[in-house]
Amino acid sequence: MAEYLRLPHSLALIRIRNPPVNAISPAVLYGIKEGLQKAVSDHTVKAIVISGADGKFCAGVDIHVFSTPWSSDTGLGDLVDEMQRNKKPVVAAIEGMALGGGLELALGSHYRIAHVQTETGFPEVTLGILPGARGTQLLPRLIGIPAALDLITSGRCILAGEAFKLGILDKVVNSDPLEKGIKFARTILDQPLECRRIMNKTVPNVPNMDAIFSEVFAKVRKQYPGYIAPETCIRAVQASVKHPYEVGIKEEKELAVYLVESGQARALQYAFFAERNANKWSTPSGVSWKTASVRPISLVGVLGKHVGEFLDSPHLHMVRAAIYLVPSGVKFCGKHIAVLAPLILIQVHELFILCVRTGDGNFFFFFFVVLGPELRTYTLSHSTSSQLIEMENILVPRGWGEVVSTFLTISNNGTMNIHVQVLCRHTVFSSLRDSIYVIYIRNFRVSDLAGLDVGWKGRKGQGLTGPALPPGTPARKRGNIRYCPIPDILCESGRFGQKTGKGWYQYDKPLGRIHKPDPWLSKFLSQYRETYHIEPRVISQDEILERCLYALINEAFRILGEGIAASPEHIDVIYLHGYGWPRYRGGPMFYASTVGLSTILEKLQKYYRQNPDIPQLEPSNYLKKLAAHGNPPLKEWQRLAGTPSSKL
Ligand SMILES: CCC/C=C/C(=O)SCCNC(=O)CCNC(=O)[C@H](O)C(C)(C)COP(=O)([O-])OP(=O)([O-])OC[C@H]1O[C@@H](n2cnc3c(N)ncnc32)[C@H](O)[C@@H]1OP(=O)([O-])[O-]
Repeated sequence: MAEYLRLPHSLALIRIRNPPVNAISPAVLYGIKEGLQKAVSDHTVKAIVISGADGKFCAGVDIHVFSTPWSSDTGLGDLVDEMQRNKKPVVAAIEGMALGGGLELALGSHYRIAHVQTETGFPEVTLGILPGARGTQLLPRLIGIPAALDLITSGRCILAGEAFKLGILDKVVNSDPLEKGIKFARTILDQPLECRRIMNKTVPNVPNMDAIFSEVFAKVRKQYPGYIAPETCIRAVQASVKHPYEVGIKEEKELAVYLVESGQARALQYAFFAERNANKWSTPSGVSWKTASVRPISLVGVLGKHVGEFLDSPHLHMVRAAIYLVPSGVKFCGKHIAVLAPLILIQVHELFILCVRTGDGNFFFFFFVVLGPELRTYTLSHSTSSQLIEMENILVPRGWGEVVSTFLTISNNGTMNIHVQVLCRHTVFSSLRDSIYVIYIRNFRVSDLAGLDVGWKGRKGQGLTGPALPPGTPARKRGNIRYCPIPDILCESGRFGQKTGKGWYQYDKPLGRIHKPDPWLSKFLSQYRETYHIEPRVISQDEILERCLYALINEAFRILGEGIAASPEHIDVIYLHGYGWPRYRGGPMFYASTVGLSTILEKLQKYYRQNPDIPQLEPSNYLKKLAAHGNPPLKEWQRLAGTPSSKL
């Protein structure tokens, strides 16, 4: 809702109140409109101040409403125009944040005064939509095309100081912006408003406008491959240059509706809430992220080549350092490796996952943190490419390390031959229609980076290959289960990956980073097929997608059914942050819900019938239970299939 207050000195105050972040719901919108009408019809009111309760101006439109019919026409844009056209001056007194629709409300105001700590921006693009309540038409008029394009296509939020320099804010204050706003409003009661209406301005002209747009199109295509929102945002901004305001806002609306109704918007908004829900974990004993206290760690073992670069040596390092635990979401300098707090509080040998995202939007290694009094080893991820790292924290039970580290491997084992095919048909792969394939291809790169001999050693230890393998074991079977010996053969040929200059790919030199497909592999595969009498066949794109992905999804259902993961959202967040799953596809569980559970079940049944020696293709009981309900929404899964006893 929004409160209306009559203030002394001919002023009225409209205050948005919708905890926790004063998001714009239908009730809030109605409240602001009603307040505006009251102020207009009260002839004793000469100016209006708009603010947000509890130190937060407004975090934008309530994201929940984008899955309701209201989203196709919120009426927020009309309200923004109504504010601009208002005959009485409107002053936005901004504190905390003015994001998305919140910033659009501020742009609809004639003056904007903000506290120095305020964050402003248009994060819509990260939710798969665009600032569709006049944002794409007003911001370019106010700050020019290059700066507007930057903010709208990146979704980045900026502090008040930068917003002031860009011309978004009129004043930045160190004290209560409401107090300052009220004071200021008293000084502008009779000032003309024409020049304060952004809609009346023309977009500042720059000589090379076409080149600027072409460059930004190329940049976002490279930076956000597969995402439709960034390019659509550019088109909307282009409309502000091409058309007068009244036409531009119509084009903005059409583009906004196209995005709101897209599957990508649904996936990205799902990811937004999934991340927040995943961080709310707690153990059956009541420990949660919130109740965990922060404690320093003094001894850390760091594994990994990238960490090596950071520490000057490519191998294992024991680092004595003061390492401070930080709350989730806090940005911290890459030099301070941080570990999640709760792992200290819970009993020994608990395993956790660190999901790490670099500040520049790249996903980098996440690994497991193992803690125990004897085993003082932490495997940490580290990105050398960024100074800022954000972390997600997810609770997983003891033993999960094994499960997760083999999560992909498990699903890969069943589909290794297919993966190798995909790798050899690199050109085909790059034309495949879905970038989810990327994570499979990335697997080969990651294996090369980690060293193929690592897995080889593990398999030798398990007696799957090497001297412990009983004589007479068929090369492609272990018991009744199909086995793919190709990675072992690669290792036997000295192809350990990047460190030896060849693995799944060939590299410019040992330890080199420049990779390219290796004709050796194709030749080797032909010989391999001949040796084992494998009839070559064309594997369709659909089959590749289904066998790779559905095996993985099947495994995720098994994990859910065993109570190892707390919810489907947890699994998705792990994939988004750990495996580089394309965010606009939501995560494997969300993806499954969009494909349809019965479709996935049928396909798995088909592939399992054809390949009974690949257990990963045998549909899990949990999937079967759920599919019996048709295609229930993801939120209903655990209620319908029953919540297994938690292993957390
Ligand atoms: C025509 C359309 C044009 C306009 C489009 C828009 O405006 S699109 C919108 C453009 N705006 C954005 O994209 C802003 C998105 N939001 C953010 O970036 C951050 O939440 C933050 C910076 C506002 C606060 O960060 P923080 O680390 O301090 O806190 P936190 O992140 O944990 O959130 C606290 C709680 O608030 C909830 N919640 C938050 N925002 C919204 C929302 N808009 N809606 C609903 N809920 C929202 C959040 O789910 C959580 O709820 P929970 O779990 O407690 O039940």
